Formats: sequence, structure tokens, C-alpha cells
Amino acid sequence: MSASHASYIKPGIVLDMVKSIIPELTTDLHKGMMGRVVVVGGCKEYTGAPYYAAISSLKLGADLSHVFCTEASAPVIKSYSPELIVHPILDHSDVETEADQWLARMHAVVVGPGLGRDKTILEHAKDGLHLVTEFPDVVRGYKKAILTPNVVEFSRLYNKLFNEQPDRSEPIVCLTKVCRELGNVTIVQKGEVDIISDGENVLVCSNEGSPRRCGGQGDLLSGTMGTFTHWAHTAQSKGIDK
Ligand SMILES: NC(=O)C1=CN([C@@H]2O[C@H](COP(=O)(O)OP(=O)(O)OC[C@H]3O[C@@H](n4cnc5c(N)ncnc54)[C@H](OP(=O)(O)O)[C@@H]3O)[C@@H](O)[C@H]2O)[C@@H](O)CC1
Ligand SMILES: Nc1ncnc2c1ncn2[C@@H]1O[C@H](COP(=O)(O)OP(=O)(O)OP(=O)(O)O)[C@@H](O)[C@H]1O
Repeated sequence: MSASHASYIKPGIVLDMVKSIIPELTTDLHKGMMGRVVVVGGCKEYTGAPYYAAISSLKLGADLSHVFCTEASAPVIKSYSPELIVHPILDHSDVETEADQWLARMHAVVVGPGLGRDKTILEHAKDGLHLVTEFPDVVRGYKKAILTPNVVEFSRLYNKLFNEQPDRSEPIVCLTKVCRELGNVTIVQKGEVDIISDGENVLVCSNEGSPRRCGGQGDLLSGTMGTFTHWAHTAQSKGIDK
């Protein structure tokens, strides 16, 4: 695997990098400082995906975890856990006004788990990997954005941007090309080996995981990344990240 102009981060140092951003629990913290995360997703068919994402952000260490979902999915998602704050707003006509009241206070927004394909809801949510594929300008140039496509979602995105299929023998070249095309957003391309890049730096994670491929593993990943993202930006602003 090769990619011109990209620098490779040594996998061995990743644990130290991650440790450096985990905030210390101290008695001067107040509720919310460890993270207020919102998951945008949940529709009639999919209630598990937003739950997995929201509960994993909380279990990792965020203080408050919200879900923006549709009316039909809200009672179901609420019933899974009293810890989640569930807003049944995605199919409301004034969703943007309702969402804005909360979004201003959030540290991270995870868009997509169980969002489904309803055009009105996708239009309201203004995002999700499917919508990024349809309208790449939604994230173009927003360097804080992290996309987590699986193999199929990455191929669809690549095809949309370059009108051809990615070359499976050159995954890093293809990945960095997409990151750069989207203005250096970060992409975590999931698979047997996870490849992470912002178009300039590349990290290949080949640690062995479970061979079981059940649904929902990507949702757990996106939820935990919501919390990690908040911690990473906080550590960076304090200059304590490695
Ligand atoms: N409990 C819940 O509520 C859950 C809800 N979820 C929600 O479901 C929604 C749809 O998500 P999705 O990923 O299943 O649908 P989509 O993108 O159409 O892909 C399906 C197609 O892609 C293929 N395929 C997939 N992976 C592949 C791979 N690695 N390598 C190769 N092929 C692969 C696969 O091909 P096949 O194996 O059938 O030939 C199939 O045709 C989404 O909103 C999500 O959030 C899930 O999070 C699960 C838990
Ligand atoms: N073939 C594989 N071998 C080992 N790990 C894998 C493999 N494919 C994916 N993974 C891991 O599983 C996690 C979820 O990736 P996956 O491709 O299942 O996402 P997804 O299809 O978006 O999930 P979801 O079912 O939540 O929508 C990633 O962290 C990735 O590292």
C-alpha cells in the first residue's frame, strides 16, 4: 500500500495518543463537562442503531447523551434506557428550530445511526453518510468532520466523487484522495484493517478484533467517537494532546 505525500503514524504510539486526551476526573468538574453528545438517528425500522451509538458515548464517559429521532421511534428508544435524553423531532416541520435549541450546547454530533432512507428525514437531518454521498458539499472543508464508511459506503462515496470504483489494490491512495477531495475531512475506512486519514496523515489499525460481523458494531464505534472527539478537541485546546 502506498500514498504519495501522506505521512504514516506508527500504530505503537496510538495508545499513548489516546491516553493523553482522556480527561482526569476531578472534583471541580460539573455535569456536562466530560461530554454532551447527540446522536441524530432512529426511525420506524431502526431503533437499535441510535441506542447503541448513544449508550456507548455515555458508557465511554460522556456525561449526557441525547438522541434526535422520529416520533415513532422515540418511545422505543426511551424504553431501552432511562439514561438517554430522547427528542422525537426529526419528522417535525420545525425540526431545525427545535434542534438548534439543543445543538448549541452539544460538544459532538453523531449523524446517521439508523437514520434510514426517508427523503424528508434525510433532508431534515442534513447529513448521514447516505446524504454525504448524495451531497458531498455538506461536509466539504469542515475539518472537524469524521466519516466512518464501511466498505460499501466508501465505494459509493468514491464513485460519487470520481465516477469510478476505488482500486481495491490501492486502498490508502483511494482513501487519501477522497479526504483531500472533501477538503481534508477525516475518514475512518472500516474493514478487516481500519485505515484512518485526513488526506495528509495515515494510520493503519490492524489490531485483531472479533471475527463476528453482527450489525451495530459501526454504531458503537460512531458513538464512542463522539465522546473521544470532544476529549480530543479539549486536550488540543489545552495543548496537552500527543
Ligand atoms: N439494530 C439496528 O437498528 C441496526 C440498524 N442499522 C442501520 O441499518 C441501516 C442500513 O445499514 P446497512 O449497513 O445494513 O445497509 P447498507 O448500507 O444498505 O448496506 C447493506 C449492503 O451492503 C453490503 N455490505 C455491507 N457491509 C459489507 C461489507 N463489509 N463488505 C461487503 N458488503 C457489505 C451488503 O451486501 P450483501 O452481504 O447483502 O450482499 C448489503 O447489500 C443504517 O441506517 C444503519 O444505521 C445497522 O446499524 C445495524 C443495526
Ligand atoms: N472484516 C472485518 N474484520 C475485522 N473487523 C472488521 C471487519 N469489518 C469491519 N470490522 C470492524 O467492525 C467495526 C464496524 O464496521 P462495519 O463494517 O461492521 O460497520 P457498519 O456496517 O457501518 O456497522 P453497522 O452494522 O453498525 O451499520 C469497525 O470498527 C471495523 O474495524
